[in-house]
Amino acid sequence: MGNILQKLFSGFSQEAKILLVGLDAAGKTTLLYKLKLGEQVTTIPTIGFNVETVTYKNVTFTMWDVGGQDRIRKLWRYYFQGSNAIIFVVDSADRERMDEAKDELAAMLKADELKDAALLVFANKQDFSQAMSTSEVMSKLGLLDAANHGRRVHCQASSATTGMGIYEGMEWLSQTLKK
Ligand SMILES: Nc1nc2c(ncn2[C@@H]2O[C@H](COP(=O)(O)OP(=O)(O)OP(=O)(O)O)[C@@H](O)[C@H]2O)c(=O)[nH]1
Ligand SMILES: [Mg+2]
Repeated sequence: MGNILQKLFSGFSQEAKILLVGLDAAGKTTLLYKLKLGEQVTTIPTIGFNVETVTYKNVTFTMWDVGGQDRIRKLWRYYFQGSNAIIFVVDSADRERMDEAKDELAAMLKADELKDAALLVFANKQDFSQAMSTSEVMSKLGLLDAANHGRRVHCQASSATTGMGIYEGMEWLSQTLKK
């Protein structure tokens, strides 16, 4: 009986731990607070982390936004354990650092703790005219490779400042994690 009730209940609400990472200045903190507060906040580079819960379509996401500066990226791994999904944010206008983003992502995806985690990539800063398209970002980050290895992967065009694409990304995440 308890089991049935539990199953019924989990059909209505669910919790997920989300790891929000990416290179410095990609827009992680801006995205987190756009989701949480519905407004654009002024950010400073994150040293350490921010954590917020956001409920979307009956899924309560606990989102860990970890600083992306080079010298503190080695701390990401302390947040891996128990993550149901990774949100990897890239600055789509920063062509010079796509290789660096690719390497950081590839290194992270090797971690055993993240082997079942879904991967949502926000191809962020689409409001810049020079921003790369999602298909370009996907190929530059080697996302087809990750998908070919059986990972649930999705790339969503976004602008964390205007809010464009953010809910579409969360929609994919909530549908994917409910399965
Ligand atoms: N034009 C534009 N600017 C953005 C967008 N997203 C973030 N920014 C700006 O980019 C800068 C860095 O954003 P943050 O959210 O602090 O970046 P972060 O990824 O949290 O950086 P770290 O904390 O250092 O890892 C800020 O000036 C933001 O306003 C976007 O979609 N478009
Ligand atoms: Mg930040």
